[in-house]
Amino acid sequence: MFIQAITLFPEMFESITEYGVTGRARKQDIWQFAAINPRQFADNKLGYIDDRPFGGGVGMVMMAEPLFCAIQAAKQQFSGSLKNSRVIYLSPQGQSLSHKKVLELSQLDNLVLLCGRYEGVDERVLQTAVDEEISIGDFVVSGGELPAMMLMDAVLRFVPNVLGEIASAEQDSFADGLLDYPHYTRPAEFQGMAVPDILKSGNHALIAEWRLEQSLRRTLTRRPDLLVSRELLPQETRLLDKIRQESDE
Ligand SMILES: Nc1nonc1C(=O)NC1CCNCC1
Repeated sequence: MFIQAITLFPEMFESITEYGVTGRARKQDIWQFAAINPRQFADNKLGYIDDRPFGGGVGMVMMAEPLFCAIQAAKQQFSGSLKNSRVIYLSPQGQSLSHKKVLELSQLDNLVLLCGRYEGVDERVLQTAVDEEISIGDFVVSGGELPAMMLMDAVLRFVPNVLGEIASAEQDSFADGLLDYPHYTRPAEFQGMAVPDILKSGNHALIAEWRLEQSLRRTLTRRPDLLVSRELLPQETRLLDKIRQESDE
């Protein structure tokens, strides 16, 4: 997968291109990255890429031309199938990023991430050069770079060989529509708190059932909305009934 970020701050992306599992996978050429700074396409000597908003109001707006040229430049770098590509603008006005969308994006050959700053970007860029807008949450941050990196990290976990053992991505919470179960490691006792005995039993079937029950319990308690549209397996229905009976007692 070839990911390109259109950003005024290319260096920010070193946190995902140079470190952790994503950095290692990039260095192994399992995925590729390039940053394009729209300032290089500014048509003025001072490199202005923002201007005051028509209609007045606070702040500045990123101008259409430099961003449009940067997106065109990114498209000229595409590898693989041009059809299997997407230009995404990170913004609170976008569709909320979900596990389903992450899986969809992980199948692409080319991904261009437009990172806005200031109050936003000229709407005509979105109308002519952006395929979709995606939000990482109902809040506002200073720039689109951190949202872009969150999207990249989530997507790259499902690109083959990035994690080294794709199974851990498929076992992530949300991969099966439930919140994650509790995790423990050594020591067996910490500040008087012991690790649940079942996890030391070596009985993998019972451990799997305990973990599923914990995931269901956490999901029911913290995010019951996730259970509304989720098809339940017979074992999950049985465990949920058990959990609900316990809370009714
Ligand atoms: N939430 C968000 N999900 O994606 N991007 C988000 C965001 O807050 N972007 C900022 C909006 C104001 N201008 C600077 C960028």
